[in-house]
Amino acid sequence: MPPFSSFQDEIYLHGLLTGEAPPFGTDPAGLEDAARERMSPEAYGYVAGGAGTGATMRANRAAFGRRALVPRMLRDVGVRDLSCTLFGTRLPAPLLLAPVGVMSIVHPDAEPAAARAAAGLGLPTVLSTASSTTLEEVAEASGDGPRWFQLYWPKDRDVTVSLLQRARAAGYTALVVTLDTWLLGWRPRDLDRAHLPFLRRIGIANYLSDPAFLAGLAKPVEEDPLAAVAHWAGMFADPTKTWEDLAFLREHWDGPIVLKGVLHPDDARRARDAGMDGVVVSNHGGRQVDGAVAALDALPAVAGAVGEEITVLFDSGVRTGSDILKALALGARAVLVGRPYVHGLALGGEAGVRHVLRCLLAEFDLSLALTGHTGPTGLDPGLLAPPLPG
Ligand SMILES: Cc1cc2nc3c(=O)[nH]c(=O)nc-3n(C[C@H](O)[C@H](O)[C@H](O)COP(=O)(O)O)c2cc1C
Ligand SMILES: O=C(O)C(=O)c1ccccc1
Repeated sequence: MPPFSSFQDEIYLHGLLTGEAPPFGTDPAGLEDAARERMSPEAYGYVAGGAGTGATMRANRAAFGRRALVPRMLRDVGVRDLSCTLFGTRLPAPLLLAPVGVMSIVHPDAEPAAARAAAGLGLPTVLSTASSTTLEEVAEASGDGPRWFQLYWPKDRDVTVSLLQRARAAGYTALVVTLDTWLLGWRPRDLDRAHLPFLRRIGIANYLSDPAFLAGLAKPVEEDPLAAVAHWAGMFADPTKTWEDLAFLREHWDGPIVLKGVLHPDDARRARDAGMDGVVVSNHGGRQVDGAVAALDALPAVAGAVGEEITVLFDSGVRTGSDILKALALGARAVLVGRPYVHGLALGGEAGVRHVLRCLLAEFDLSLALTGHTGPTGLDPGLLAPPLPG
């Protein structure tokens, strides 16, 4: 397992000793600005965009801003161990790549590059159903690296079962089922540019390579590509699903199942009661419901309700190592990041993603040490000052 406590040395001391700056910037906002210049306006709009007025996206960041760490002194933090265990697997740090579809719009190396960067650090990739490359190609790119599969649960049972079988066969161990995107949110940036990548067949590679999906087409894709997209749009998701339907997934997936997009403690209890193994407290990075609660504000109640029984993960708004610390202190066992690594991908492919992940880990390591902690386990809200109003 890579010794993550050496990240500080690698990134900062190397630069300070040699006078060489890191290959990319280390400030997340600066990285986003630089990435923006490398992306088409449509791609940047798609990645950066939030639902509606962007209120929830801003709330996600504001919720981190309202919480403050209270460092503790003289606690021997000379040796740190960032590792954690999720579903029986030891991971080098409590950090995962959130599922992000259609990555080829930001860089031709797309999901395989991100998966290689994550695997090189031993961090799990959560691959989106809507990836621009097939799940088998991404599995190959991640080699021995841990990988989970995110399911956009299709209407069609045969396609669902086929995707699950393929994911299992390709070595994905956990299933992340996204519950907050049966319908795509109201996203003015995409609407105004009439830009949705999947309508240009980007992000549907897993369907176009799926025998059960192809069996539902009247004509081969090459003969009628628009019909293939229309068929995809019609079966992509099923907003009639209810808690009872989860039994179907439990039956067809024998590994851990995690529900992504849970924000209410009662929904977390229902997940537990349905035999699910975990939840991701998430509002999809503010991309779905404008005005939805900030994910960080929803975390303590969910962790309080089920955190002892199932695994509580978190995403939406994590930008720095100290953000990771705050989410763990509020009850998350690990966090996922979305947009930050997409910015890295846009800037430098695999190397850019690796850079972003290493910066997050280095700053997380420093934040742990400087607040008086040697690892991610056992952190609690005592690490935080009472939340500031507003
Ligand atoms: C461009 C983009 C595409 C996304 N695609 C998916 C997806 O295919 N499946 C999914 O469950 N979540 C998807 N998400 C949501 C992320 O998994 C994650 O919840 C979100 O990005 C976290 O917020 P953050 O970007 O502030 O870190 C996407 C997010 C972005 C920015
Ligand atoms: O854009 C998204 O947030 C997202 O989750 C998605 C949905 C469908 C296809 C690709 C990405």
